[in-house]
This record gives sequence, structure tokens and C-alpha cells, in this order.
Amino acid sequence: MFLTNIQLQNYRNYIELDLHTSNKVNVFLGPNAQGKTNLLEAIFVLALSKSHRTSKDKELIGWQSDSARISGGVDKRYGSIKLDLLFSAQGKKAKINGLEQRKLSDFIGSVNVVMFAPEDLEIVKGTPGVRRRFLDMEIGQVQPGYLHTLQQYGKVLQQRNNFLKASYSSGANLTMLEVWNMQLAEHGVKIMKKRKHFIHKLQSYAEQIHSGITNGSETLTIEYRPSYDADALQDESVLFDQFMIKLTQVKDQEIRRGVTLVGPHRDDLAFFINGKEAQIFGSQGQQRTTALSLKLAEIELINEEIGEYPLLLLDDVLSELDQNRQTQLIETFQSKVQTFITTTGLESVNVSKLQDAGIYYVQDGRVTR
Ligand SMILES: Nc1ncnc2c1ncn2[C@@H]1O[C@H](COP(=O)(O)OP(=O)(O)OP(=O)(O)O)[C@@H](O)[C@H]1O
Repeated sequence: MFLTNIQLQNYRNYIELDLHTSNKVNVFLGPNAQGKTNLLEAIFVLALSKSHRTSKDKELIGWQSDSARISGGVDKRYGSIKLDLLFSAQGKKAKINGLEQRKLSDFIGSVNVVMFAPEDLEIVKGTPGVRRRFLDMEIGQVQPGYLHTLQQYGKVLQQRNNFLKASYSSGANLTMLEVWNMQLAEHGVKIMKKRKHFIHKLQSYAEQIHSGITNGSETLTIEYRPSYDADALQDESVLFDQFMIKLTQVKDQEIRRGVTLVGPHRDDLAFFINGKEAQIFGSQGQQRTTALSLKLAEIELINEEIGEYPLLLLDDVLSELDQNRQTQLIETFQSKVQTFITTTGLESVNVSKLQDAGIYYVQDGRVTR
């Protein structure tokens, strides 16, 4: 799929932008703080309806305005579509071909993207929350139903936590807890099964890619770590029973602490290079290569799931990769993936490898080709 054009109105530091893009590589060049990342972010938001940098939509609206708009034309396998996303104090509205979508999950995934940015190192190095967010964003793109389940789980979790907190101080009747437990387990096992399935597929692509980048010297493996000892490939009813038993085991502890201690909100995943955990033993370079392998694996995975390659967004990362990794990256995307790159200078980019690139200069929220 290709993003053929993008329009912005009062989006961050863009008052008005109308840009036609190249189907191959697009390089956004310019000094710091001019709007390069904002532009990549806008493409990301068009795909997922939320930013990779902030959970607060109102930060996306230009300071001088009270609403922002992102529109884009996308060429897909089966034809072209027009996407519109409007942010205002009333929330966000999403349209496909001019038709407002009642549920955002019907809009998400109309265009697919994979973003690789310096902060992705945190997927390997950071807290479990960063890894869960990575999982949720990626699974949600190819299976919008997943986000709905996640939302339902989140609501039950919050209500259950409120109940746990209140019951400790008031000594309330705990039979209600059984009801929350059933609902938590019902949504929870669906999430766990989808995560397990996704990680399994991601692993097979990432292992191959990582081996290629490291000339066969490193084997990358990914392990799903659910919040309790559960075999997530099990039948859903078995998983449900295991979940309920676990909740019974931790009941007293949960009431004392006023929080839910088991469930996918406490899941994690771990990365191993040649059998050693990358988060603990990996060098900075190995951790970065692991994050890169994951992102390149996602490209293949999305293609497998939906039959089209996503857009690749590379935010200020080429300069951090050595020539070998840059070449590997460029060769992977060049022929099949529309790519958007930001950089402060072309000297850090292996431009000789780029074919038919559109080079754009970004200054103070304006873009010139
Ligand atoms: N809501 C907003 N309204 C107006 N301007 C904003 C808003 N949010 C951020 N900005 C401005 O956008 C600019 C940052 O843009 P961006 O992050 O895209 O920079 P960049 O060109 O990628 O720079 P770098 O090379 O340093 O990463 C800053 O000047 C910032 O003040």
C-alpha cells in the first residue's frame, strides 16, 4: 500500500500542508525542531488514530487552534481510499471516503505502518509496560477486534480494582468479586491467546532477519511471559479455568493490596541473544539490532496477515546504524515498502543505495521538494 498524499491543518507546528509523496523512499531533511518527526507522527496517527509519542490527543492540536485535521489518500490492493481524522475538544472523528466511522476500531488499520524510532530501544531495555504497548499496537493494527477486547478488559480491571480497594476498607460482601473474576478471565484469556500467537509468528521472522543482520553470529529468540504460569496455547476453556484458579490463590493478597495481581495487564516478553537475555546482558548495539529485527519482522508479519506491505517510518534512526545495518535495512524495504525517513543531514544516510527517493526540506512547519 502507498500513501499518495497527506494534508494537515493545525497539526502541531503545521498550519496547512498539502504534500504528494513518492511511492518509494521519502526523505524529510532539515535542522532540529522544524517538524520532521511531527510529519511522521501524523502518518502514524492516520494509521492508528493515536500518537506513538503521547497519549494526550490535545497535544497534537496546533497551539493557535482548537482543532486539527489529518487527511490522506491511500492506494491499496483493491483500490484507493481517502482517510480523515479530526481532533477537537469534543474528541476525535474518523472518516473513510467521507463516511464517519462510529467505532474507531473500524478506522484503525485502514493504512498500516511500522515505525522505527530511537525510543524503540526501550522495547528491549525498558519496563514491561513498554513491551505490552508494543504488542498491543502491533496486534491491534492487523486485528482491530483485539483493541475492542483490550478496552473491555481495561474497564473490568478498573472496576475490579475499585471494588478491591473499597472492600478492604469496608469489609464488603465478596461474592461480587466472583462476577468480576469471570469477566476478567473471559476477556483476559482472549488477549493472552492473541499475544501468544503474535509472538510466535514474530519470532520466526525476527530470528531470520536478526541472523541476516549479524551475519549468522546471533540467534534471537522471543519468549512470552504471562503474569502467571499459563500455557497460552491451551484451549480457551482450560486457560479460563487456570485464570480463575490463580485469582482464587491470590485473593487475600489482592484484597490487602487493593489491586489485581494476575492477568494480561501484567504480561511481559523477553528477548534472548544466543540464549542470554538481551535486556540484562545485551550490549547497546545488540539491543538496537534486536529492536530493528523486531520492526523488520513486523513488516513481514503485516504482509502475511493482510496481503500488503505496510508503510515504514524511520524517525532519525539511520544515522545510529552502522553501514552494514543501514544496507540491510535499505535492501529490505527498497523494492517493496514505501518508506519515510527523517534526518538532519544526508551525510549520515547511505544515499547511494536509495533509488527514486523524494527528498523534501522541512523548515518551520513547511515542506518543499
Ligand atoms: N501542538 C503543537 N503546536 C505547535 N507547535 C508544536 C506543537 N507540538 C510541538 N510543536 C513544535 O514542533 C517542533 C518540533 O517538531 P519535531 O519534533 O517534528 O522536530 P524535528 O524536525 O523532528 O526535530 P529533531 O531533528 O530535533 O527531531 C517544536 O518546535 C515544537 O515546539
